[in-house]
Amino acid sequence: MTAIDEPGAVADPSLDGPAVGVLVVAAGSGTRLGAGIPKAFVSLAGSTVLEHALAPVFRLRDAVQVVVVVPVDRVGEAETIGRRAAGKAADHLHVVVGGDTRQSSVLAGLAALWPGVRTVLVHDAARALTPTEQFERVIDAAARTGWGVVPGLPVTDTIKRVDASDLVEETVDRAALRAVQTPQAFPRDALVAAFRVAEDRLAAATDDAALYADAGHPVLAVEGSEAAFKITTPWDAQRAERLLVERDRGREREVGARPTSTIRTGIGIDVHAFADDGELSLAGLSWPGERPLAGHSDGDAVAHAIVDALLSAAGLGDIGSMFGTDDPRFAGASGEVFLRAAVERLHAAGFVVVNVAVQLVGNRPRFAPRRTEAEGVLSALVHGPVSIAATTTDALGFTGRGEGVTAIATALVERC
Ligand SMILES: Nc1ccn([C@@H]2O[C@H](COP(=O)(O)OP(=O)(O)OP(=O)(O)O)[C@@H](O)[C@H]2O)c(=O)n1
Ligand SMILES: C[C@](O)(CO)[C@H](O)COP(=O)(O)O
Repeated sequence: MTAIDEPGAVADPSLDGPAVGVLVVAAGSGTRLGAGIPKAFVSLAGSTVLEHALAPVFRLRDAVQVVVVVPVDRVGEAETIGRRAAGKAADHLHVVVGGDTRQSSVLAGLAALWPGVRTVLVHDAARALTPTEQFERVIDAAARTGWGVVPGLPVTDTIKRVDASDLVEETVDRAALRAVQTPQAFPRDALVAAFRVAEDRLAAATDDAALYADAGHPVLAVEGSEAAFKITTPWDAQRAERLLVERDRGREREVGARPTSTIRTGIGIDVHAFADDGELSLAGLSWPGERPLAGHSDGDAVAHAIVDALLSAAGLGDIGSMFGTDDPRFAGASGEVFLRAAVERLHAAGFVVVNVAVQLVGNRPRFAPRRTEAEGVLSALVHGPVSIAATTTDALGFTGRGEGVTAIATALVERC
């Protein structure tokens, strides 16, 4: 039995509920974006991709049921994001867990539709800048024709068909081609039936309309929009961020508000207790003769605080979500390993480091004599200036009793 044979996971609160349901599939991992977290949860211009994707859905003329499909470990976060985007329409929003493929995620979404829904729109969260007008256009065309509807754009490049050795066979007439986007609209029952096909056919379909057309139903192409491009690579994310910032600036000019910045600030704190054996690693340096810090890794509180500050600034989670706090691969790993990986991830997400400032709190080691050395090492690792201040707490608290150290870091990053 497939997911769509099962009874709807969500009860229809009223038979007069919305006739249109919008599935927003957001359960992909975003491998090609390389941000290290699922693409829908990456931050663009201060909000997640998912929040940007949901905003136009909740601006639709008529009420719709909205089903958001997310990875299993993101349900709570998606509910928070969804409620924020939905405002007063929050009771029309459902978050469900997706699958390993886009098709299985669509199936999970279909299973959560209210019985009253007659027309279903399937939309990629990755097409986060799709305007509300595109949704309206697709809904109107589906209502007018009763057909499947896909938005698409004429193809602007010359298209060649090549053989298995990349030898050009022919130039394809592009006048009849459309680069197809989402949301795609379908009569609900016919779409559900169209998804009841063999696994290999399901896996081969790159959009929902392909399955729907295979089942013998007509599909109409309507006008798409440039803004509905799919955020797939870091370059796409940068383009989306730029467009969002420009859009916000336009709105701010209209209302006379301050412009949105591409600069982001982040904070990170790390605390480690002193251990008895070994050598101290701190701020990217080895400190022979000083008591080491305890930890699953090398206990470099300064490096770890910087990692958290960088990831928090870029909206990429934190050191625990990136590396796992007890992953055996990182047992004893140096702070440098974490810093290099975090900076790589930052760059992949289109950010550069503007600067990092660290406050170290502890009695030992005496930091001032090696401050310049540590700042040099850490600045090279993060590709931006790092400054470190050190202080004690006048014998107060655990650092004052000499039991360990605390490091607090702030980071400024810029999306470029
Ligand atoms: N198992 C999956 C795979 C994809 N999607 C969604 O389908 C849309 C289109 O997929 P794509 O942009 O290719 O996303 P990813 O699969 O996340 O990207 P990649 O192939 O780079 O990993 C996205 O909104 C994505 O979240 C999904 O819900 N469940
Ligand atoms: C559904 C879709 O957005 C239509 O263009 C697209 O096919 C999904 O993206 P993918 O890269 O093929 O997963």
